[in-house]
Amino acid sequence: MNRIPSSELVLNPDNSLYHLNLHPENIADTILTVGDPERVPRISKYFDRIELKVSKREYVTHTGYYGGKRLTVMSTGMGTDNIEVLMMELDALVNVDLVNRVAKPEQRSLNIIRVGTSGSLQPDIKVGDFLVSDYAVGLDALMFFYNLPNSPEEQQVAALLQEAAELPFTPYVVRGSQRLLEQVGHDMVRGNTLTSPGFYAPQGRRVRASLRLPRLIENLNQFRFLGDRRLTNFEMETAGYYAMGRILGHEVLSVNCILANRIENIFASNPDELVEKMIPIVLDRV
Ligand SMILES: O=P(O)(O)O[C@H]1O[C@H](CO)[C@@H](O)[C@H]1O
Ligand SMILES: O=c1cc[nH]c(=O)[nH]1
Repeated sequence: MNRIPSSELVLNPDNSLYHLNLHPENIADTILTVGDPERVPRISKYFDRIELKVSKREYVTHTGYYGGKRLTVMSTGMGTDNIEVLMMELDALVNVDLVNRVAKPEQRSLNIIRVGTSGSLQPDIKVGDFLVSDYAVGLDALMFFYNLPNSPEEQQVAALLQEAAELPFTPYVVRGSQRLLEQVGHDMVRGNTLTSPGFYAPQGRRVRASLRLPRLIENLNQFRFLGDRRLTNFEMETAGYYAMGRILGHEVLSVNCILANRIENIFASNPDELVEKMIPIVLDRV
């Protein structure tokens, strides 16, 4: 079996993973992820017992028990570049023999649920709604570096969207875990999420800099695919999760608390309160 060099999979002097600072025994099979490091204690405060707290850079990890079930909650910071590091290192924790530096013969699959925030692209999806992402569309460049297995439908949607939204690149389209979607999001708004490589121009926001794609929001709002499916919301990580989950063999779902309505030009005045309502709902279902 091929030995993975120490320059490719980097460990700290205590043999923890380079960025996450974690050992294999530190994580549960079900992991809730959040962007904001301050959201980690807002979730783990519901745990009956916390067995581990570790942090490095934007990666803050708490592992503990909720209703008898072992759970990990981790922060990632913003953007799919952070999700690539997270997913590769989580996968290494469960699927690489870190002592002998070889892939384990049996692959383990994690359940990873993003508990995030998002901006709606449709007038009927309101601030305060909870939305689960069925398909995700990546507007970032991460998948130019991996071989993402795509269905013919996903490839077709990517090509149609490139044309309809006048994008100077081909986006990637990838579906999330249907099992987790039913388990966690059965009564939430079912949406299709755009993952942008930024909060401002890549989500059509204009402050001082002029936009290269001034019709972005209008084009995305009107796009229909695979029957009458719509694009519903903007955020900055989901497509990276879904793509890396598919590549590495993990189940991934993105749950979004809607904080903005970009068609009605509204942003929540109480974002923390809205997110707070979503946390126990997700915890009870994972
Ligand atoms: O609230 P989180 O989980 O960070 O998610 C959203 O909020 C951030 C932008 O404000 C981006 O990370 C976006 O994806
Ligand atoms: O509009 C929004 C709100 C939250 N997060 C985003 O990325 N965009």
